[in-house]
Amino acid sequence: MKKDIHVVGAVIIANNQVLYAERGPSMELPYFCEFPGGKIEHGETPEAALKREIDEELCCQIEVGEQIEHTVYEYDFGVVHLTTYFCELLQGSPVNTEHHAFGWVSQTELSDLKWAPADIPTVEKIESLDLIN
Ligand SMILES: Nc1nc2c([nH]c(=O)n2[C@H]2C[C@H](O)[C@@H](COP(=O)(O)OP(=O)(O)OP(=O)(O)O)O2)c(=O)[nH]1
Repeated sequence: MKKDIHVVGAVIIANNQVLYAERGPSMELPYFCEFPGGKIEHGETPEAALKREIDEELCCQIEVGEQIEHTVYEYDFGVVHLTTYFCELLQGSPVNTEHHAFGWVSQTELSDLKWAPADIPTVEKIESLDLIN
């Protein structure tokens, strides 16, 4: 049986743009885009995991808001259970410490990126909301 991997992703919106991160060549899902975040550690709440991951990966602090989506996607390496949340930057601006690249896109440009399959429902939901001008 494939292993279950519980992951949280942050949809950080600032100045009407959404932050995306591109995975590196030596990672699983090379060059796919994702929402910054990572695996929930034992005993951690999803919100605490997301704050920790964003602090580690992007060196900034966030407030975690409403849940956007919960997706279960079976990859060849395991079954990812991805929960995404709207997040706001509280302190600092994102610094890329782990990804191949990251950047900001408008709501309408989101679907131009090559998203990890587990992220598609979140992307579609963000696109359908009247979030950003
Ligand atoms: N962070 C993140 N991971 C995602 C997303 N979509 C998606 O399929 N994944 C997958 C990729 C990875 O297989 C897994 C998350 O693992 P990771 O390597 O980013 O997590 P981590 O930072 O805790 O990793 P590590 O400590 O084990 O190195 O979930 C997403 O939007 N964000």
